[in-house]
Amino acid sequence: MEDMKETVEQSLREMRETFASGRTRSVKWRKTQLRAIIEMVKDNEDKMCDVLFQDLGKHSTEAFRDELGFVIRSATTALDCLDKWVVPRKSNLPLLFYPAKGKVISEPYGTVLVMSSWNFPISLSLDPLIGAISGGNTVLLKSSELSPNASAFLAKTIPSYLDNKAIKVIEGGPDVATILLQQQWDKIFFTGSPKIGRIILAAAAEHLTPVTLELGGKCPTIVDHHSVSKDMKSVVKRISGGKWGSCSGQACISVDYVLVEQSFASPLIEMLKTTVKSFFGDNPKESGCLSKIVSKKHFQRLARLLNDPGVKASIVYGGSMDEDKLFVEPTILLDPPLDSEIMNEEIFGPILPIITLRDIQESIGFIKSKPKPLAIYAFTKDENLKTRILSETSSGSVTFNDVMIQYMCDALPFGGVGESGIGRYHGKYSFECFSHEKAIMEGSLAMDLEARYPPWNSFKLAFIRLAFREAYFKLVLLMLGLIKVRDQ
Ligand SMILES: NC(=O)c1ccc[n+]([C@@H]2O[C@H](COP(=O)([O-])OP(=O)(O)OC[C@H]3O[C@@H](n4cnc5c(N)ncnc54)[C@H](O)[C@@H]3O)[C@@H](O)[C@H]2O)c1
Repeated sequence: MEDMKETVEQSLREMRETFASGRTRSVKWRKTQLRAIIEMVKDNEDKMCDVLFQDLGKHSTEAFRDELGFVIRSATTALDCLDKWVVPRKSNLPLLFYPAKGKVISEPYGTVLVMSSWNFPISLSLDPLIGAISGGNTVLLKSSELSPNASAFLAKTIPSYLDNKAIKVIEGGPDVATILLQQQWDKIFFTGSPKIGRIILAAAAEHLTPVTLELGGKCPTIVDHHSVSKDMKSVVKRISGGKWGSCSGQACISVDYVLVEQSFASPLIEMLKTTVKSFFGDNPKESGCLSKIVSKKHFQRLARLLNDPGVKASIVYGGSMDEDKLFVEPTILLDPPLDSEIMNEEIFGPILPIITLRDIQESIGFIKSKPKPLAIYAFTKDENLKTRILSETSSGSVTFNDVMIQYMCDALPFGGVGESGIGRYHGKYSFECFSHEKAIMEGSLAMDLEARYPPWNSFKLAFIRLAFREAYFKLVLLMLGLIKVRDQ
């Protein structure tokens, strides 16, 4: 680990020198790096799909949708919009400040640390990198130890495409992360669990480093069957896609559990079973379309959640597991105990609890009784229910009548609130995430107001009172002696 410490310190020195040289601030440099990311993904599509298959058993179509294609799109958007993003924004200052002028310029933070997660090891590494580069920063990326093939691929390939004096990759687990967190960074961007998020925040506090924490949590899905009964086939397909179609539910925005009225639970479960069969056939293990569980540790975690006697008794579909193949069958639970671990921890796997309520309006109270989720999904056409969800609950995002799609839409900010995270990124929000918005005020020496300066008197106090209210006409009258000081 002494060697690693030296490597980290040496990398940091080099990145700081590069940043100080000013090279990464130029739009030309940023664009060259963004083009290189696109080229790297396009040149290495097969290799990337291979590593994603080795680490997670991801089908190449799923890998392209969730990772490669997503990254190409994100880098292309940044490339297309960068000229617009970097333009200083003029601020219209109130007359009070005349003749000063104001603007906001986005300046890079400097040298930033990005720590990524294993479930989307390519996109969750490259997408923040795109933001950091767009902002003009130098970056050190720590990939996740739990996706070792993707991590090794990134460590080997990134230096041959990108400016390796400005962008570096370090592989490793918690011990390496600890060394990294002992250093001073200008910004830390972390994707991972709320538990480790707390460690990151505590380490960042040491140097007052700004952080973005992209965390997880339990994303509830409300099914208001009364208002969407005609579209139930699409509803069930979307829920199934959101639970089993993206890394086997090992996704921060995956459907964690469903809330539905008691009377509709059985039909919903029957439709879910049919949909699972239509997605993965009679033998999902051999379908090639379901990712595996990332590691033995995570497999055992899921096994523990499922083996709780109360939870086991609630299985209405699936439940089989194969530790050698790290396979967990798509599984549906009906009303597992609400105090069980599975209903209080992020599931992060292909298990779907269905929680029944007497009235779907109770879903609001249910969600409010839990930490703020990263996403809330609600299948409903009831405008009253929609309004209640928006105004009475808090979450990173709310998506009506769909799931997970909000992640792909880079016109919307992506991030959590409370337990599900701090900050947001994607599209222009990524540029902002990695830029400090610096306020610029261009003052003028052409005139000077004595009321700003001591010695203080009642006239100056009256002047300041009017100035705060922007009561310009009265200010003129005051200066002309046409209104009395005490009348203010
Ligand atoms: N919001 C998002 O965009 C998003 C995306 C993917 C995953 N997630 C969340 O990430 C979690 C799963 O990912 P994970 O298992 O990689 O998370 P994790 O928190 O266990 O690990 C994340 C990173 O922290 C590092 N780490 C682990 N222990 C550490 C320690 N003691 N000190 C310092 N660093 C340490 C790891 O090396 C890894 O790089 C879930 O909660 C999921 O919801 C969020």
